[in-house]
Amino acid sequence: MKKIAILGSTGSIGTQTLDIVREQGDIQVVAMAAGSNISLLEAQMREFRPSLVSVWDEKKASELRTNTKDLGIKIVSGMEGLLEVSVIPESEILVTAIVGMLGIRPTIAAIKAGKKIALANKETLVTAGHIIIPLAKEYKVPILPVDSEHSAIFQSLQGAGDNKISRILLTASGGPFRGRKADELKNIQVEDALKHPNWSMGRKITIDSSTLVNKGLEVMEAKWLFDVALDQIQVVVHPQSVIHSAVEYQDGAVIAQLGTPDMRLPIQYALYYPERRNLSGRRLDLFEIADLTFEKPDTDTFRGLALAYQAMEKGGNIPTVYNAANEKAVSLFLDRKISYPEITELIEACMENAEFIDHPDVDEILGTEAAAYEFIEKKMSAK
Ligand SMILES: NC(=O)C1=CN([C@@H]2O[C@H](COP(=O)(O)OP(=O)(O)OC[C@H]3O[C@@H](n4cnc5c(N)ncnc54)[C@H](OP(=O)(O)O)[C@@H]3O)[C@@H](O)[C@H]2O)C=CC1
Ligand SMILES: CC(=O)[C@@H](O)[C@H](O)COP(=O)(O)O
Ligand SMILES: [Mn+2]
Repeated sequence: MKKIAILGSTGSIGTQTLDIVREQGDIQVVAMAAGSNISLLEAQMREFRPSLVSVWDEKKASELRTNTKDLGIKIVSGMEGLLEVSVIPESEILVTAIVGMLGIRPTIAAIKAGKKIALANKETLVTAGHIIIPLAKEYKVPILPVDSEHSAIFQSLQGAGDNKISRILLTASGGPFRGRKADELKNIQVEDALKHPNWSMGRKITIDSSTLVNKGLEVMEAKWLFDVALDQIQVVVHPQSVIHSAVEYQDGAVIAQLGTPDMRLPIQYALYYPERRNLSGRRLDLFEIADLTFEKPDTDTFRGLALAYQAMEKGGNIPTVYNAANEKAVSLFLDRKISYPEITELIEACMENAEFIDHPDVDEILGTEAAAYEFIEKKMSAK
């Protein structure tokens, strides 16, 4: 029996991880953590019987304790709860499927406790890659990518031996507004931006895909995971999302991974790596797809990607500023407090106003996040 813990069990990646657990039948979920959806969490507890559960808010945790008294499962809360789930001695793998920089401390704790990391939570690598990657090497802990593009790259690297990567071809759907110009983005509503052309995902990442911030985050994630320079990563807009990404080797060979838009495959690959297992579901039908097309990203319109490159070039804590500003701005947009173009405007303003810190430690990363939030809040109250 493989034993895993899941951060974010009630979300898109979390529930699909549990689909794999159901389908394969030889994984035991020993711990799970969620934010506030205690009714789904209770159903998951009854089905999977973990020994430890964490809920962010203590009031909700207390309600869940009352509702699940009959199960005798330990329920904890807050950051301490997330950390306890991350290092639970029984687990071998931690699936990081929570959203945002909140994942930094639990991921670090899990690495120090020797857990393999099945990493969906890209914001952690974007902001703390310079801490996480060396730490994982020090503790000899693999970071197994779950993000579809990075899983595709990882799969395309298998068996490559000493062949060096020449380039990574990182595919992007282009989002629901591909082909539009800036003046056509002014009146975008939340519902419009939540309609991803190919993937069904959580709300935050769906908005990120629409602004191309997701691709910016993924370029940074690829840089950390595969130890390549920025100019070795080419973003290729591929609206069909069939080629999940590719690696070009020094001899010019391009190896790619293709498939239907189904996150269960990269999740399963991370959980069982290097083994490949059967997986139910629709298979790729190339005759049905017929056309695979490719375009350059429009970074003049979708400033989210251009700003990501600026953040990476500046380095230090600026990728954290980029990410934190985006997290805050997306949440304001989802709450209908700012317009769609203001998401990237706020990211840019935060980057221009940030105090630069080279090699930030965890406290400085979290301090940078707090400063970006404060800057945006001030801007909002001056509106
Ligand atoms: N969805 C996808 O297909 C993909 C996602 N990713 C990445 O994976 C991560 C998860 O995305 P996704 O599954 O879409 O997101 P969702 O919004 O669907 O799920 C987020 C999960 O995190 C939990 N959560 C939120 N806040 C807290 C908190 N304070 N403490 C503990 N748990 C919390 C939520 O709990 P609750 O619902 O109970 O509040 C939920 O279980 C993101 O980093 C995303 O970028 C990467 C590639 C693809
Ligand atoms: C499924 C997945 O990995 C998402 O990150 C997806 O890639 C979003 O698609 P785009 O950002 O390319 O629109
Ligand atoms: Mn992705």
